[in-house]
Amino acid sequence: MSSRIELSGVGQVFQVRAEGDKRLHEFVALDSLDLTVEAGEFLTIVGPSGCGKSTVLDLVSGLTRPTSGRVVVDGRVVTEPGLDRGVVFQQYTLLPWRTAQGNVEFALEATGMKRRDRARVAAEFLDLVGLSDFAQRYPHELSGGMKQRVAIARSLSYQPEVLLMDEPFGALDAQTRERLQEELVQIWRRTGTTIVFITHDIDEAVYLGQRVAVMSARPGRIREVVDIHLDREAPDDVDVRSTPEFARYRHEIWSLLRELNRRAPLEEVERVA
Ligand SMILES: Nc1ncnc2c1ncn2[C@@H]1O[C@H](COP(=O)(O)OP(=O)(O)OP(=O)(O)O)[C@@H](O)[C@H]1O
Repeated sequence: MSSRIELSGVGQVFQVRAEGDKRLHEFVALDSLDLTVEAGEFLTIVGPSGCGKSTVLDLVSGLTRPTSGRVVVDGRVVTEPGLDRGVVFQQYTLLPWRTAQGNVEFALEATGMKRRDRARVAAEFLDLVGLSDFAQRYPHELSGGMKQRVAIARSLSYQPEVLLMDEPFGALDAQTRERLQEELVQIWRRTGTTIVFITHDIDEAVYLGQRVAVMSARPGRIREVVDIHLDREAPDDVDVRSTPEFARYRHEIWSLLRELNRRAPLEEVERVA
């Protein structure tokens, strides 16, 4: 199951207080942002710090509403969060008093699924992320990578049409991160879910995305969308990340980001924010 996502002319303005000034000022986080994600597509988003990546994800998830423009998922304007859209954040958001199995079941309770079915479906999705043997462990008994696997299983368990991921692997060590990236591609192939994935890591963006959207800051807009054509069916022993094509994509996106960072120095973005 998958859905098309369309953001058209999206603007997001926040009211912020500048340093030493009690009055509220308007801060334009996004301005006339247009982006389409096709049903079943895996799109990654990169951009300078503070350019509005999380804001875009919040709008698609329905956690916030845009100041202007429209966010449409599967032909319907997004007005609130819904079970058609799952979200995975960087920080592990598991309930500490529930086991891995219990955490996945908790998400299924919201769907009204019967208790016995919840147990079966939770077990299926823990299996999908390779955690069958850890189903009865509590979050504090799991590694960071395992906790993120539970979070992914939980978000996939109610079979959302769209999976929104905000730097989900940002807190993990490099090896665990690569392994989860590979697993996520497999899961995406199996489920066909539309995935929007935010990252600061250019390699991660190129490895995962069929397209990489590069955002500019102040105001946040889509600067360019780069199509990625990598051999995703390559055998296990082929290191896709070391191929010349991969290096070319990495360099293309690196150059775009470098140019954007030159234009909007980080200190300026953060001072105004
Ligand atoms: N609720 C809010 N109120 C005021 N300003 C906000 C709010 N949410 C976000 N902002 C500002 O909007 C801008 C975009 O924030 P956002 O978190 O979307 O950026 P980002 O690209 O995800 O950042 P990072 O890469 O550093 O995680 C930032 O300048 C931020 O300070």
